[in-house]
Amino acid sequence: MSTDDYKRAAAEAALAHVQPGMKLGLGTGSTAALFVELLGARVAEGLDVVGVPTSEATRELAERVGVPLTTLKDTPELDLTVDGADEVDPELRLIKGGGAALLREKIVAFASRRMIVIADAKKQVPTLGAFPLPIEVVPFGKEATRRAVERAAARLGLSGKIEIRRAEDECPIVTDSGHTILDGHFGRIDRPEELAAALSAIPGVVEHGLFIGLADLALIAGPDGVTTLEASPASAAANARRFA
Ligand SMILES: O=C[C@H](O)[C@H](O)[C@H](O)COP(=O)(O)O
Repeated sequence: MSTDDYKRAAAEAALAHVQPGMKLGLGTGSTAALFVELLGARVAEGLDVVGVPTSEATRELAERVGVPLTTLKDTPELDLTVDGADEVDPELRLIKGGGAALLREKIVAFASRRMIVIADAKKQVPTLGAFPLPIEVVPFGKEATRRAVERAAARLGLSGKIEIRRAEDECPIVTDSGHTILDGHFGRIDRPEELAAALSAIPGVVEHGLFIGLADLALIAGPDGVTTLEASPASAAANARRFA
């Protein structure tokens, strides 16, 4: 089976968690796109759900395949978000943002009672950081912000280039919310919570791609089938407290 087959298997497994009437967060990326397509087929068969897309690309896809959409303005609390990831560690901490959608993805995941991550087995890692960490920053002062990120990372013993993500024409890419992306090539992030706090404290950093304490379940598809990883009871309880 190919990587795409595994992505599809994970997306299919996530469909089993979708109940009629649910308000869904719809993730971004190639794996989440397969979920949205499969969901569209179920909607065509009569499944009644509504979704909030995490990017313009997902909005366009959802419209094309017929998934009814809403917004966080009209539907500020969601039942379930299904999204992909660039890396998943054993504690269900994630790196996301390879497709530059991390800001809306995190807002939507945070507004959801549950988040299910769908991925092929290559995304499963013992320690986060081999995938460059996306950091969304305001374009104003981006070089100063980049240097501040570099210094914050160095204080945590992290080295490696921090680069402005550029398109093929060499211009900085622009996210759906009009921001710039920095990619931190740290190699290994041993203390993601500390890095997350340090990044969040830097003016100009809008959001970072460390998703900690958000995922409740990961459905990881590989040669042995789909494996289900669950968040620790403590993490699940912290997630639930968001709505208490
Ligand atoms: O910004 C993009 C997202 O975080 C994606 O969910 C992530 O990059 C995984 O994408 P894919 O399923 O294409 O590997």
